[in-house]
Amino acid sequence: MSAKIIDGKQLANTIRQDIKKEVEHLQTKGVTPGLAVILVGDNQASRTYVANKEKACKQLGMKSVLIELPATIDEQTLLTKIVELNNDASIHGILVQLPLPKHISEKKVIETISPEKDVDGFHPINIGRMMTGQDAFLPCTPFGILKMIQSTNIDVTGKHVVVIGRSNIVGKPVGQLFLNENATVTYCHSKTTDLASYTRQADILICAIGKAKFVTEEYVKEGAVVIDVGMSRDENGKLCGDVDFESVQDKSSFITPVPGGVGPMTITMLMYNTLKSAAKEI
Ligand SMILES: Nc1nc(=O)c2c([nH]1)NC[C@@H]1CN(c3ccc(C(=O)N[C@@H](CCC(=O)O)C(=O)O)cc3)C=[N+]21
Repeated sequence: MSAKIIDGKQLANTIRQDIKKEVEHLQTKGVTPGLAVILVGDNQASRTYVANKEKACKQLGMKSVLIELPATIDEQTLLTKIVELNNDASIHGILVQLPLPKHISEKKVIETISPEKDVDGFHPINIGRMMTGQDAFLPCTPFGILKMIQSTNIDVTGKHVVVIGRSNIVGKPVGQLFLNENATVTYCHSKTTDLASYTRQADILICAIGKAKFVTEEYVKEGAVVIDVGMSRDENGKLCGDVDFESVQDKSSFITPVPGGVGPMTITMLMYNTLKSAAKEI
């Protein structure tokens, strides 16, 4: 079997058209959704993501504010800046780009962002709301992955979803999200013994490991859906994911590419969350 590619870029564009219409509707009511992005320090990868977010905001008619702070900034100054944005009525979403320099507590930063403006869905209040099935800001990458699966028309109910990776921003919440959709979820990670024995049982395999081309065809069941959350560089410096695309492509039914897969969907769901936050005003 040769896999169908889930084109994240194309799906992102389709969803963005709907978001754009909603933004225009809000504007007729006098509300322009506003997203503030805080970038601490200088890092090329972070810069690319931030530039993509700014571009998406412009494209959708949202206000975007970029706050660049030096890596040497003290924690208190950053927290004060966040509180300022919490109190700024023109800002509906606040994103502090992670990771942060070591002298700054990510926990304190995340917990200072108002849960009502936490468009990343990283605040414990939003995580708790998601876990208990309440209305919440869903974390953008897991949310984007769910949208990608839904775009294939596969019913997730009763399917075995295997997640490799247990980070707070992808692995853990993506499993929870699929559990909420009535999937059976297995978490694997770096300490899992005999990883392939689990991943070969997956109807949907979500790879959020952070190791270039780690997942080869031996890890995949014939006909599985394979989602690649990785963002690495291969031996030639080319952008690649956690999945060895060439090896896995013929065994899976659907597969996501890198680039052009999960990445553009992450940004789109961030836009969606910002819109949702702004829509609460009317
Ligand atoms: N508070 C916070 N929220 C985040 O959402 C967050 C973060 N911190 N820190 C870093 C990660 C990473 N991330 C990406 C988003 C889009 C692409 C993306 O659009 N990638 C493009 C290509 C990028 C390229 O060409 O380099 C693609 O896959 O096609 C990638 C990575 C958001 N993150």
